[in-house]
Amino acid sequence: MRVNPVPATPLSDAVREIVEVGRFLSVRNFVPATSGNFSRRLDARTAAVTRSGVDKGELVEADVLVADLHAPPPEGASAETPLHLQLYRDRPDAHAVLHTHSVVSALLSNLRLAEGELVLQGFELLKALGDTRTHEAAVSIPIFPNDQDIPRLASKVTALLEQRPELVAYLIAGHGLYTWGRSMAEARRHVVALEHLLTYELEKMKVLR
Ligand SMILES: CSC[C@@H](O)[C@@H](O)C(=O)COP(=O)(O)O
Ligand SMILES: [Zn+2]
Repeated sequence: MRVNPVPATPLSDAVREIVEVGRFLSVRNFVPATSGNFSRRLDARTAAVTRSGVDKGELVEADVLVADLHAPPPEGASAETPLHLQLYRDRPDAHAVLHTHSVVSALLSNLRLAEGELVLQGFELLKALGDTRTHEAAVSIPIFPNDQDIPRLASKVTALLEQRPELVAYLIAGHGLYTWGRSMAEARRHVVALEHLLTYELEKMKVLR
């Protein structure tokens, strides 16, 4: 069987997309302080990833580093680079990965950690996620306990992704959201849609309490 090669993206395009998405997410308060990190696949073996410890709303070209998907992260790259590289290895159709730290993602993931996942259902905005076609779909967002050992967390995520090809995102409790897409535009759409969907869930909890 013929396998389609992964199309290559020039580094300059990846840098522009990463800088732009950083500004977009920062003005919406999704990446406070120096939180969050972003990446863009370049080809089958490499991805561009943000530098660690910088304000993601003020990224410049030098804050984007090139990582080999099968090697240790480059010096200075995001502390969470293993979570990005793992996604590109596990999901050949993932071309962009976005990690955000919004209030609602940190709070709701803490409140619902014991359930291990959030199941989103009944909302029209679900159709902004992946190939979801109806508000009646049940979209699961797994919740992992937070862990400062990022390679250990990455191996837990890999184990789950292997069994759950339909996933488009996961939460880390008290920490934030990871989502990805077949393009930067799709990954960004997922962040925005999920922010609203998580807010609906949090508001529902208040009303039903
Ligand atoms: C500023 S606290 C957030 C960090 O600990 C981390 O979770 C994060 O999202 C950003 O880390 P970074 O190494 O800058 O990519
Ligand atoms: Zn983080």
